Amino acid sequence: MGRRAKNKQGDPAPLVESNGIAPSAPKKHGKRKADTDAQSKRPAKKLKEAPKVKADKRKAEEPTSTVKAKNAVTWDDVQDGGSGSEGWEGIEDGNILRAQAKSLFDDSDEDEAHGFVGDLDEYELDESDNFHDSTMELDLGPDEADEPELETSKLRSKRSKQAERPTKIIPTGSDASTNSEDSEDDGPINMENMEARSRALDARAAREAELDIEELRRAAMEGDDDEEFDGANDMEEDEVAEADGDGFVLPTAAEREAEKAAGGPEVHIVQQRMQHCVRILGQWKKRGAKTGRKRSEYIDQLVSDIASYYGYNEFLAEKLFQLFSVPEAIEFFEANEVPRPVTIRTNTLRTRRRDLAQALINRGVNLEPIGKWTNVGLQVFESSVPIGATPEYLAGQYMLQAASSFLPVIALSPQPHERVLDMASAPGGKTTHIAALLQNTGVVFANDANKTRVKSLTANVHRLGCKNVVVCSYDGREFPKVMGGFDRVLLDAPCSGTGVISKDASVKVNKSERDFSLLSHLQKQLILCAIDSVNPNSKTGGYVVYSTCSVTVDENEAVVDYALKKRPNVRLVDTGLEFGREGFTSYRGKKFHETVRLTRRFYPHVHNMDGFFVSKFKVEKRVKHQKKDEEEGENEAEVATAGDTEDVAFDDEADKQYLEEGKRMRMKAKGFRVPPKLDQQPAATAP
Ligand SMILES: C[S@@+](CC[C@H](N)C(=O)[O-])C[C@H]1O[C@@H](n2cnc3c(N)ncnc32)[C@H](O)[C@@H]1O
Repeated sequence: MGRRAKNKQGDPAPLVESNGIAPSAPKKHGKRKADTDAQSKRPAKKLKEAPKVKADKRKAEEPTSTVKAKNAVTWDDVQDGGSGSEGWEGIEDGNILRAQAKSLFDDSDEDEAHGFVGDLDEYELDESDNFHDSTMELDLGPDEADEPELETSKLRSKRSKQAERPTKIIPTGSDASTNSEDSEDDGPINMENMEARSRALDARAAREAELDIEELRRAAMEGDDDEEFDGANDMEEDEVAEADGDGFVLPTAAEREAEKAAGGPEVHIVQQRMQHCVRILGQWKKRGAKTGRKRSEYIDQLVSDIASYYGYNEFLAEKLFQLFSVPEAIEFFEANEVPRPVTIRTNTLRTRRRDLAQALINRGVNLEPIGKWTNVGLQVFESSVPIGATPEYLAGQYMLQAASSFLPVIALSPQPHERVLDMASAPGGKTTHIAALLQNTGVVFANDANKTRVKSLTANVHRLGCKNVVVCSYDGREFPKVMGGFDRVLLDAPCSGTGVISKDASVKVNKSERDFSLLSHLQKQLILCAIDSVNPNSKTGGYVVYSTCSVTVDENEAVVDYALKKRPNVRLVDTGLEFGREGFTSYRGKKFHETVRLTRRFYPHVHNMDGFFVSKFKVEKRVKHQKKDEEEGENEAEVATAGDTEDVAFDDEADKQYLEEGKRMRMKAKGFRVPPKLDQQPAATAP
């Protein structure tokens, strides 16, 4: 259990009782909150000059009320920014939104957003471990008492901004339209320009946040990381020493082990040490040599402290830490402690977003369109009714779905009358989205290897009125033998779920090196089958979208790069997504094909959505490309390191073990008695 858990508060008071009935009597038709209250509920615009909150910023910023809705507002009001002096009243409960977010997802189809490893291993979640309840937040600044006011604010200016970020899902800088920005100078705020203003502020905040992070990242990568802590740079050395805490001595590896064996230090010590390490690492060029220690020692200590502070196993803490610069890593870990916004997708087979929004507003749901990048998404800020049990939900007018999981379907862009395969589809968030984009024409084969999950897939397909879906349950690796010739294939692959840690904290502790190795292997097998299931002669399509809700390179760029090497007839194309970071083209000594930059990464701390990865391939005829690719293969060999080659080659013996294990699981699912698990044998060597 993480250090943070030691400081946990009690569970937040639920918005609705477990029987689904609201505790107070806010049953009157929906109202938006009065302006003042709305500020605490609506997206918090990032104000750089806003006073920094030292203690639990999240708690301070969270709304403190149950909902009392009075007069109905209309969707037009919402689109105009949802202003008005009437609305929500009577703020009482400090954790309402977080509690609601949890309860909203608990009773519905939210598990579609999770990575799943089902066929590989059975993971156990210890329900008693609640890593979400944390009352302390890492403060990268020094203690106020030790600092002159000016220096304090300078040092703080670069610390984790998660709590200051807009609570809206963030269209990033690249998504921000110049129009909406211009609108800011168009005179006084009124109902007509409110939404544009609001969007412009969000976009600007997002851009600033992204630029900050980019800046830090670049600085760290160039080794010019002293820039990160400009406040500290202005200080004299002895002042820095003072700010760091006189007499701080970095423990040796042996001391660290001894400390762990003794149960670990108190949380405030861990916190101070993290601050110290982050600061020193941020000034390494200037101060590193004077510490008399190696940079790697500071990194080791920081990773170990991150693991204990946020409750990760050290292996995963390190793996995730390596994806970012030091300050950005802290942002990422912080973001995983905060729930993502509750979002729903309008089922356009049953209703229009405007009508759905109006119906839900009338029930007391406070919502808004997610952003310009989707015309079917709604973000729910609060509700007096359980979002997973409204009449509209039961009538299939919407799907409770994480915003990030819209992205692969947008990238897939299925066209009416096409034949589409959703290779790993349960519980059907994306399948039903595809069916809607096909307007119930063509056909979607919704496959999933897990029969239990297929039940919820089938239920969702029925509830949402999808008439063009055929549900099936094969191991994806059996395609295209089972069936091929698809215009488009979506492979939303089983993954480790490192992008959805805020929803499933068990990921923090239940993933080992072996899991990543097994998953990467399975993903590589599945992606080849997905590619081979596409009809390269498709007149309208010929595409594969590969996505995961994980942020690790092994499960993303490495898989995509593997597919490029193994299937010369495919190439990566633009995903068509307006935002998201470029995929890595090199990572820790490995080089990937340069087109891997066309893939897109999404992060909780940057985009305020689950961590996600999306890539899109165009599949062409094999023969046509074989010659060309043989030539290209030689070029690739030039950029590929020895490590690459090692990574992508399958070891037949290892394959045998994975296939046996898959077979064993399938037999078990069919009710046969099966021999003991093969994973009791020595761990498979990485391919
Ligand atoms: C990330 S989830 C899919 C979520 C789904 N696309 C949605 O949007 O609702 C991954 C799915 O892969 C399935 N799966 C695992 N191994 C598989 C395999 N070998 N073949 C097909 N599906 C598999 C799991 O049962 C799980 O439902």
